[in-house]
Amino acid sequence: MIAEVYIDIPANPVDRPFDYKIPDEYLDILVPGVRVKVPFGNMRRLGFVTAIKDHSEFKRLKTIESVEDHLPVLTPELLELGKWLADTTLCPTVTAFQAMLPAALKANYRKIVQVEHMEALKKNVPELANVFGQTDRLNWTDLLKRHPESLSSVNHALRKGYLSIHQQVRSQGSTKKIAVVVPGVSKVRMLEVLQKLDNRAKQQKKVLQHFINVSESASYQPKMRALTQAGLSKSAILALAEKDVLVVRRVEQYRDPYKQSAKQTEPLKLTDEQQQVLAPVVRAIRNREHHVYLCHGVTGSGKTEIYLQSIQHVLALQQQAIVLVPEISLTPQMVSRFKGRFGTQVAVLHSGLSQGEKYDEWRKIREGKVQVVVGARSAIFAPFQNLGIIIIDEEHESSYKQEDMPRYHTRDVAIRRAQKYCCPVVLGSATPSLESFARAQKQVYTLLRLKERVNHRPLPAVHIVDLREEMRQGNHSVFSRELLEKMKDRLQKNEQIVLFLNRRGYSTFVMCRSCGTVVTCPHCDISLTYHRTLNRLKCHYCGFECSVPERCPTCGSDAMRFFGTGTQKVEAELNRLIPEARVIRMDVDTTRKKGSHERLLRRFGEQKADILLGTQMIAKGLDFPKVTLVGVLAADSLLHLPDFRASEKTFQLITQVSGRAGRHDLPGEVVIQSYAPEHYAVTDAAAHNYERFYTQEMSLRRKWGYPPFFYLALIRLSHPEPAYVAGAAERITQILKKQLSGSSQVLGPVVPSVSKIKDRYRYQCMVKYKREPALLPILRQIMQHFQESGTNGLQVMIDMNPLALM
Ligand SMILES: Nc1ncnc2c1ncn2[C@@H]1O[C@H](COP(=O)(O)OP(=O)(O)OP(=O)(O)O)[C@@H](O)[C@H]1O
Ligand SMILES: [Zn+2]
Ligand SMILES: [Zn+2]
Repeated sequence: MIAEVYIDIPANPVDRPFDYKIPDEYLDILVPGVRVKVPFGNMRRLGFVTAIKDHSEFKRLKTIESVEDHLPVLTPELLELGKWLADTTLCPTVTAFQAMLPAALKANYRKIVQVEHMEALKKNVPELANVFGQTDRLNWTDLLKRHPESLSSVNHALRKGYLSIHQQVRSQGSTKKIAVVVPGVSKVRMLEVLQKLDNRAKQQKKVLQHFINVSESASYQPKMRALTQAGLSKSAILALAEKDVLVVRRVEQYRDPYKQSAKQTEPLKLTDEQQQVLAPVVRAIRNREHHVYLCHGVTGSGKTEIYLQSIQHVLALQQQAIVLVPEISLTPQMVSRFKGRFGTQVAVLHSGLSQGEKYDEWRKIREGKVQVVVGARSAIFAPFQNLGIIIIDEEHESSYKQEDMPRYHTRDVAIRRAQKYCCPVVLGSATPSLESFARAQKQVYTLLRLKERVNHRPLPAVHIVDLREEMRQGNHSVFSRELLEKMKDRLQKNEQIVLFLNRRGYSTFVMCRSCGTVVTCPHCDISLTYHRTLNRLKCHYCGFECSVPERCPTCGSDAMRFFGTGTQKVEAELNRLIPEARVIRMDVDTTRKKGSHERLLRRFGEQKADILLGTQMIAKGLDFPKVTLVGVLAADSLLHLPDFRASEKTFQLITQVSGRAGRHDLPGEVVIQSYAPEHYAVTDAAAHNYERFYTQEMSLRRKWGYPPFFYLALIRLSHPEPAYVAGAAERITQILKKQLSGSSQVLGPVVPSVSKIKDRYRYQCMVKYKREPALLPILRQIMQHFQESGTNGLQVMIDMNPLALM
């Protein structure tokens, strides 16, 4: 029998299946979806079996060396999905396969240098023979790290054949084992041993006494760690194990990062509005109908309860559910709402978990031990085989688009999978993306609405403050007088405040006051950001770091000043203006450590602080009863980004942040500070008027020919030589113009707003189209033709439906 295998080298020339012979002993276990180790060229690689057949058109086939999985890591449905992803996003098939698996299953390749002729090596390259010493094989990376000077003699020895190089593959994915201790003999026998023990063996006696006292039930199986923590000696335990009185066993354990059990919750009695939204979804679940619902519900309208109750119907039918939540709203608060309802049936997948933890959660899904997964973007690939619903919360979030290969949008993958399983997709948001809302208007999706907050709680009253006017009045603080006054008022009433500062466009940079020079990265076209904790400047693209220059690199003046407002600066100002306020600052700096995000939120929830000050990461999902005031410090900092979605993002952000106020009994208030208070994104958000914003924004998108009226495809090139990349960009633009139909537009080539990253110059062109069936094949050809290998080659990046245009 023959297996078709995709080799895990993500490159276009090998993006096809290769035939291998299946050894007899593997005939039973080798099925599509398992990973195999195969010889490839002069290497050993891991590959994915995609099909099995009885003959091949090729004559001399190599043989599969080993099979890595007992249970296929990819189900037939996921194999098919992977090929579809590769086709539609223009990436190598194996890249798509890998994207669907936890990182722990990525193969680990090690290069080994093997001595073939020790005698010859000793005679001709003695210094190298010394490096090897007693062994005849060394790890390539170790060798070069410890003896960098030996590279040329290694090359020489390789050419002469004294040495050879091998690839070693190790597929990872270790399970975690822990040591537990159980009695090896009966209680009576333990008592006998206890009496016979030498009096000096105090520690052993103590251990035995413990087991005699506690081991009433047969299931007593304490962890070694727990015993030693309780003061028992490990060497004493091991000594008793030596005598077979105790047995130390290693048992497999799932790492469970959310083991603190959530409080069990019962389904709430739905409001009339909630019931009307839930009913059609439940009908689709029962009738096994594929359908996409867009649930547009204002903040605090109880969307999550609807998700929970639809899942309950899915579980009753022995089916499974995927719930996607943006990474930043995947807080313990969010997770516990699902765990509280469905307990151990829930697996959680997000980037905060270690590789091992993620792998364990994934295995629970693969092995059918859980029925619900709650996770960020990549959880859409959860290997369930009987899906009953896919829910995408905050569907407008840009983090649902993956920016690396495969450049997919989670919504598209969700719809593709749901079509296969004939099940509904529910997209939920208080601020749907224009794309989704437009599809709902055209009845491609079904619109479901929640116009009111639960229990008729009012949406918060919103005040817009004109920052230009504040300036004119001589107030140069980041706080307007109105916001400051309201903050003081809340502090007096013992209520809580959330302050939001947009990080994008508001990081701190260093500028010369005399000539206006901004300190930029020498490798990238971007200004360096000042980090106060390190007192250094840093590039957010390539990681370049330097100290703050004392003199201007252009004019030599010493008037170098910091500009912009970071969260640290706002915190300092808060301390000055309201010294009695207790502030929690949440930004990339304070949440770097694992678990710190949760810790800070918990402290705020326990009212150990009055003010939560943060960036994007506090905009969503938070539900704290005591929060009655939300301040948006600079609402329009996003408006000026060179991005046609700038208004949409501004509207979404203001709406979401405002939604954190007054979600419970106490009414909420919002203060929005802005330099463009008359902009419709600001005024419509303040008026809670999504439809008006939608209409206005759609008319502009139509006028300029942007999505959702047109589709976009972005082609971006980079190369160390500016002239070279410009030439290639020009040729590609010409090819596209010639080959595409007249109804499409080819824009460019242009230099993007960030013109250089890591010493590579960038160029891009864009295709705007409505219907262009030939586009994907043409782009694939361009990619194959222009993409060069190596670090100095031309890189071609293609993004169908790009979100980031910079
Ligand atoms: N039927 C109900 N009866 C009583 N309380 C409810 C009901 N449904 C939801 N709630 C409560 O109302 C609050 C808001 O609900 P939820 O967080 O689900 O809203 P949401 O629409 O997801 O909000 P957002 O989009 O702002 O995150 C929660 O505290 C929730 O427990
Ligand atoms: Zn840089
Ligand atoms: Zn200067």
